[in-house]
Amino acid sequence: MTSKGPEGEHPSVTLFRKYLRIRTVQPKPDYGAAVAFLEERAHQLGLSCQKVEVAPGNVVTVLTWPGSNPTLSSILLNSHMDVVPVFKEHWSHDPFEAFKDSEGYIYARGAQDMKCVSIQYLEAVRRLKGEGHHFPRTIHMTFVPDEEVGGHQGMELFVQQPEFQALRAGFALDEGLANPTDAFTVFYSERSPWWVRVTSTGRPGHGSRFIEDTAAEKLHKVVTSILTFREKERQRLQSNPHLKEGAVTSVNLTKLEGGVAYNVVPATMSASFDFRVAPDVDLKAFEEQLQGWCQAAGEGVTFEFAQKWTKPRVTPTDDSNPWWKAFSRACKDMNLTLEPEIFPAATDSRYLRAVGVPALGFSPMNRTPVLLHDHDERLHEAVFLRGVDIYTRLLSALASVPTLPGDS
Ligand SMILES: CSCC[C@H](NC=O)C(=O)O
Ligand SMILES: [Zn+2]
Ligand SMILES: [Zn+2]
Repeated sequence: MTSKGPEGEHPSVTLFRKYLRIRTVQPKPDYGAAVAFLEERAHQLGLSCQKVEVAPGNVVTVLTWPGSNPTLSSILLNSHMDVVPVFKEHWSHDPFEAFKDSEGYIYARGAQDMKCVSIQYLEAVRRLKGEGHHFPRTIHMTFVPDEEVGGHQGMELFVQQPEFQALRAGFALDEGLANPTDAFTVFYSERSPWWVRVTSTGRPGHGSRFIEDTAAEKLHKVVTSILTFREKERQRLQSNPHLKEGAVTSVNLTKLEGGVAYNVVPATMSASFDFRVAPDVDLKAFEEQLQGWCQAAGEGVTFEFAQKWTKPRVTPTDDSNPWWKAFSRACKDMNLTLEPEIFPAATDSRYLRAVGVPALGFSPMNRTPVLLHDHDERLHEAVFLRGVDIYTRLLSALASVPTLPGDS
């Protein structure tokens, strides 16, 4: 047991709160301060620390605990450093103060997403190292920038670098979501983000006239087709208790643009949609469907992508996957109930899975409402500390997985 700090706070909690106070908030994250914090941790833990600048100002920090058998592939523990913006006026406490209330709830942007996990990895490694363990497999902790805006200047580039190849990752853990029940959710796949902008062009003219073939009426048709599809998917989810959110395709109309004046019929209007395509969907057929909706609306209706993920992957959750076997076995030994699901949004796991690294999304927060990206994002210190215990057991199991066919 680690001794408590001056105010009776567990030092892991103190460290967590320190990390939460670093303003790595989009769109101008202070990555410099976060990287300095991580370098200091590496120094304290006696771990090597590598910095890879994948894009100007965007550094991936890798802390490494070498295993005893360098021929084995490694365990990669990933977390992102950035957090999403806040609406300060809606918070009960300053989101960058990491205020802890009398019950033990820590309020901060990043408390769930996902600075908790970063510190839990570090503290689990600290504990295992302190207890004198030495596992066969190397453990790498990667701390990446840019996830909250898509990872295009972060993990997407990092997986293409020689420094990533040199890690020889055999398996990865990355973020998941809180679970309000006693169970823990674990994510084995993700939906593919498709951000689609539909542009409709038509005849302009005076707002008092019945103009034929306007941009607006054709856009309306596409919007109706897509929102009808949305309703179908919503019903499919609602009517089948076995389906979880990530198993169906969602879409939201998130932007409408166009027009200059009340009395001018515009020649162009556009609608933007955030699709999250379920991993079992035939993406070619789905794109043809989009094309079909646009064509059916009339001439001059086109679409373009702002995001288009086309490599959905599924990490097997049966005993054919030795990593799943070790992960689920360790959870069983701790009496944890797991709920395997498809992540409804996008995380950096998709880049890892796409280059062949099986990954599970797991943020050990049960009995906790899902508050990521929300006002008053918070986590109870006891849940946080239990997470450190959980990772301690998980890492022992994963870093001890015996030689696999892929290892050499
Ligand atoms: C499609 S890139 C954006 C990634 C973002 N990830 C976390 O919220 C998301 O909206 O899912
Ligand atoms: Zn996240
Ligand atoms: Zn997020």
